Amino acid sequence: MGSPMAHNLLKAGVDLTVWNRTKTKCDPLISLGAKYKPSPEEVAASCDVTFAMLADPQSAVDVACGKHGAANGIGPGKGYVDVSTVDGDTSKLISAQINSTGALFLEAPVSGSKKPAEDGQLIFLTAGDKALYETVGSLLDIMGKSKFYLGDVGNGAAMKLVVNMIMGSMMASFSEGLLLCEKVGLDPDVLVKVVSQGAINAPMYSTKGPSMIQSLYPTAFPLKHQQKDLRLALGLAESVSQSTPIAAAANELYKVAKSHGLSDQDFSAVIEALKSKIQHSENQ
Ligand SMILES: NC(=O)C1=CN([C@@H]2O[C@H](COP(=O)(O)OP(=O)(O)OC[C@H]3O[C@@H](n4cnc5c(N)ncnc54)[C@H](OP(=O)(O)O)[C@@H]3O)[C@@H](O)[C@H]2O)C=CC1
Ligand SMILES: O=CCCC(=O)O
Repeated sequence: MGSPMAHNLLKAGVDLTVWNRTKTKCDPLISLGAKYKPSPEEVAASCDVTFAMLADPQSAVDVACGKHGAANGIGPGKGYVDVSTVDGDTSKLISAQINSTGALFLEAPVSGSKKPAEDGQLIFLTAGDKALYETVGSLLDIMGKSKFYLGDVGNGAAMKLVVNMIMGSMMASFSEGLLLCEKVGLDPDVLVKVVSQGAINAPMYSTKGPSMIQSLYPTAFPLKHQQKDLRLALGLAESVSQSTPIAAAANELYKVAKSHGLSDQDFSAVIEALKSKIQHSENQ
């Protein structure tokens, strides 16, 4: 996600400096004109605004607050925008560390996957320092089609987790439908067409359905991240004693899929967890 977002900033003429743990992934951006610094600390020290797009809470904290993390290089007059999907507590921890240096913090997780990231069509769910939201508005507009400002740090993270909780359950339910269709002798390709014309139409069904029917899961949103988001959403629900049995059941399916080596496949590979071969081995 970070690469296509950075690519769009470069294309728009933004003066860009990049860092990634695996440096080779920066090379295409460097060849297009991005500068490179060897640590998050040095990126933050040399830029007015630093964007972070990391895998999960642990990596987001490491890159912001760890040794050679961004907080060591940032300070007054600068801003840190974390666009990773994390939980509110993680975001608050990072915010406190960044704010303690005199810099501003904005959480801005995104809705939309690889293609919207490439097309500059993401949806930003932001919260935190309003002044930074206003400063980076034009950059968010380059990478996205809309942006929401939701108030205090934690609200953007919570909104993102609720959205992805719904999405994870939808995909699990769609998977059940595709397999049931096939089992009763109906053509699942026709199901995809029927669904696409009715009230439950969602772009992800028509985009991912045809490849799911062929047991192909080209990665846009890695399954391990969908399971991470369900896990974090269940924690959010528990924190307010909200019952979420559908999401809890879906989470179990993603865990089964992960245990069968599907972590780096697209999250639509959750359908494999419902196939009888896997179910059989789980029951042994
Ligand atoms: N893919 C999607 O459709 C969407 C993803 N998201 C969210 O965006 C974030 C990134 O997703 P995505 O790009 O798909 O994920 P990837 O797994 O492709 O990328 C994860 C990034 O995090 C880095 N990273 C992982 N662990 C560490 C660590 N310990 N220290 C430093 N860097 C680390 C990776 O570095 P390296 O290259 O070295 O491995 C890589 O740059 C996640 O939070 C995800 O939930 C949000 C919306 C859509
Ligand atoms: O976090 C990933 C979201 C993927 C999407 O919105 O299509």
